[in-house]
Amino acid sequence: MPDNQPLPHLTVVHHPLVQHKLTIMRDKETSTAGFRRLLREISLLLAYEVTRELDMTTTRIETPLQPMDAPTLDGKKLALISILRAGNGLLDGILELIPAARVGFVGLYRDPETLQPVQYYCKVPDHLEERICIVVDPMLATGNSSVAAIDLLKQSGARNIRFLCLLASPEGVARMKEAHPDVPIVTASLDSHLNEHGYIVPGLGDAGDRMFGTK
Ligand SMILES: O=P(O)(O)OC[C@H]1O[C@H](OP(=O)(O)OP(=O)(O)O)[C@H](O)[C@@H]1O
Ligand SMILES: O=c1cc[nH]c(=O)[nH]1
Ligand SMILES: [Mg+2]
Repeated sequence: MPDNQPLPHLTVVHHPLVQHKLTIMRDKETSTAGFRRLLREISLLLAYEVTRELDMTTTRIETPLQPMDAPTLDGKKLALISILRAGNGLLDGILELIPAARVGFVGLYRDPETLQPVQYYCKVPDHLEERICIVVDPMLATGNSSVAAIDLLKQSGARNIRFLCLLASPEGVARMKEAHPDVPIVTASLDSHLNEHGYIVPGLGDAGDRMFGTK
């Protein structure tokens, strides 16, 4: 896709490095430490895609040879919003790439019976209406958590939002399209379906548990 085209509703990043790392993450034999390291590495590659059409401007600089109007990111400030806990596995790497970004957290866990998100925390930067918000969470399963987090951001004024995840289900993508058709999704894989417990199949299990070694 040309760099300055608007992101479509769904982008699946088929890059070989992403797919290779994702396969190792899916493997149940991969250790907690390995899983965390790979998630950080993939986050850098996915960040490249989710930011590919940010507005650019130029800044006058002098190279050792001559003056130059050189490209820089335009003024719109970025906010990275992590859906706790597992979102932090994507957040850390992206923050290294975009260290000036503001950071917000939405704490949600999914009730295992109802599959509805339960909110326990919310702290987001001011003036979200002026910012591009990149919401990060490795898993888009039913879509209930991402829809709830984006509802909260919109209530706080956010208008320009995109969602970055590692795995998406067809059900989650459809739910997001229905609730937030203005929010493009970037993911490393669109998996097959959800199982009866709302887990993505083939998936990688519970991302938070695999990141932190909990059960
Ligand atoms: O699309 P959904 O059906 O809502 O499921 C996805 C959510 O489930 C996981 O979080 P979880 O509830 O396990 O919390 P955790 O990050 O604390 O482990 C995941 O990180 C998403 O936030
Ligand atoms: O497959 C899934 C679904 C929800 N949350 C996860 O961590 N994994
Ligand atoms: Mg979890």
